[in-house]
Amino acid sequence: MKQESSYFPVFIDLSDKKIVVVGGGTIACRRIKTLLPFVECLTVAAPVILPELQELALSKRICWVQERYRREQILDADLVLACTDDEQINDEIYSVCRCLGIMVNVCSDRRKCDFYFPGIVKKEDVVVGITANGKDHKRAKEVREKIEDLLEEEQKKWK
Ligand SMILES: C[C@@]1(CC(=O)O)c2cc3[nH]c(cc4nc(cc5[nH]c(cc(n2)[C@H]1CCC(=O)O)[C@@](C)(CC(=O)O)[C@@H]5CCC(=O)O)C(CC(=O)O)=C4CCC(=O)O)c(CCC(=O)O)c3CC(=O)O
Ligand SMILES: NC(=O)C1=CN([C@@H]2O[C@H](COP(=O)(O)OP(=O)(O)OC[C@H]3O[C@@H](n4cnc5c(N)ncnc54)[C@H](O)[C@@H]3O)[C@@H](O)[C@H]2O)C=CC1
Repeated sequence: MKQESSYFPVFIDLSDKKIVVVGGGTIACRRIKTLLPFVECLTVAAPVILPELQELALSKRICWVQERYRREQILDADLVLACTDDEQINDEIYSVCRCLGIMVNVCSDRRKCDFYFPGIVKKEDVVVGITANGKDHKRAKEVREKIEDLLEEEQKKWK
């Protein structure tokens, strides 16, 4: 982040974008589950992934590249999430993406995020994305939970 201004929310068509998530642990899994309703296809590159992700790979909801990070995995990506627990690897992914103009989010370092991963509430066609501008993920979560309840009530009036 270069200045103190807030990040602007955009709603992007991800259906034909190539998204690569490097790493298949807790953070990757949470973010993949958030992304799935919005994407056709998503690639996960990691030697080991959580059982929940293995199931998604078996049902072909995600494509699992079962190997450690290599730059070839991300060269043609539109969007990359660096979610490994190896900070050096996450940094390397960040550098490659910046070099190639690929939008990147590094989960271990808020300074290395072209975009923050938002909390999301989706009820039918209404989608709300929440950020605390990279400063407070706990507050983002609290607000997401409140909006979730609010929209659930609203939704009852939509029928
Ligand atoms: C800045 C940001 C950058 C980015 O995009 O990666 C970032 C960074 C970091 N988060 C960390 C930790 C955790 N983050 C969560 C959860 C969420 N984190 C999310 C977003 C963001 N996290 C980005 C913007 C934040 C903003 O808007 O201000 C959400 C909104 C979206 C999502 O990740 O799905 C989601 C809640 C949404 C929801 O529930 O809907 C939990 C789990 C929990 O809270 O239950 C933990 C473990 C806490 C624990 O277990 O103690 C750490 C490690 C250091 C630390 O622990 O502080 C860093 C690194 C750092 O801060 O440098
Ligand atoms: N932004 C956020 O919300 C949060 C970020 N963090 C940060 O995120 C990192 C990851 O956290 P978790 O998902 O909980 O870790 P985890 O240990 O559950 O998962 C790490 C994953 O990275 C993979 N991995 C390791 N080296 C790799 C390589 N060279 N190539 C490909 N994949 C590789 C592993 O196979 C595993 O799937 C933490 O180290 C921490 O810095 C932690 C909590 C929340």
